[in-house]
Amino acid sequence: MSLSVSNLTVSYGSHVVLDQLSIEGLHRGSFTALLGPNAAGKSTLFKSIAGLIPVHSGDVFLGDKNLRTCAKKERAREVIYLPQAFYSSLALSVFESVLVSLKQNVSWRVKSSDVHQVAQVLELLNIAHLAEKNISELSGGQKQLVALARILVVNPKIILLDEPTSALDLHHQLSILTIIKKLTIERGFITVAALHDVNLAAKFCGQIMLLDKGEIQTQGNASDVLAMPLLGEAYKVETSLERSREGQLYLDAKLLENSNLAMA
Ligand SMILES: Nc1ncnc2c1ncn2[C@@H]1O[C@H](COP(=O)(O)OP(=O)(O)OP(=O)(O)O)[C@@H](O)[C@H]1O
Repeated sequence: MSLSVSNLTVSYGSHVVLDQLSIEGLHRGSFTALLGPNAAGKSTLFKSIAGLIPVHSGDVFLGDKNLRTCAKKERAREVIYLPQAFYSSLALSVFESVLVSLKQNVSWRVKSSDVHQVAQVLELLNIAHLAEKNISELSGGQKQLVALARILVVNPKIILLDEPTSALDLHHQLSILTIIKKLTIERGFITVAALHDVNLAAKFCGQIMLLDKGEIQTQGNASDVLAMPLLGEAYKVETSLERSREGQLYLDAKLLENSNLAMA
């Protein structure tokens, strides 16, 4: 079973953000990085796949099921989107927040197996010690881990992560991406993460997609994409490919001469 997108067009008013965008089959157990400059449309693509914003045309398939036409509740169980900003009632405890996520779109009755599942995911992410804290008491990085726990507890087929490491320190960036990769393989998720760190993307994701100018410019093996001039062109930087002593490829980048330093 794989996720594919065909000819997806999405606009905000007259501003066309995704223009007949297509994605080739992303298989279960695959961890793909979505790269692209600021405002390229990464969040818009995720929200369209998750059915959270209206789409002008195009289709999103999970196997032979068209997610665009299936029931809202069913789609919500198949696809989960982790937005950049944390959204959960600040009055809830960490445990309650994850439990609420688990019970969304299913029967409201809380069973002992639900409680066990929540405890398990908190332990998996090393945040069990925060279980009784209120969300309002957490740091930005802790909130990001809780947001991830809220997704993992649902056990969906497709996980769309919008900059899941943006609030995390170096240790937690590496540990969270390691956990996501491991669970993706073990549980057969189709995981896509929008990342700004190209080298983290290459380190953890087998596949990279580059979104620019409303389309997926390239989709392929991480080391192949890293070597493409397209990447530097999209980010308007000069790139050079290096290899670490461990044999890991990494991209070095510098601004082009006469670069415009303002945000586009
Ligand atoms: N609700 C909205 N209404 C109008 N325009 C929007 C809306 N959301 C996003 N946009 C515009 O759509 C474009 C793509 O935004 P999007 O957030 O999808 O980009 P992104 O690639 O995720 O950006 P970043 O890397 O900066 O988070 C931007 O020009 C943005 O201003």
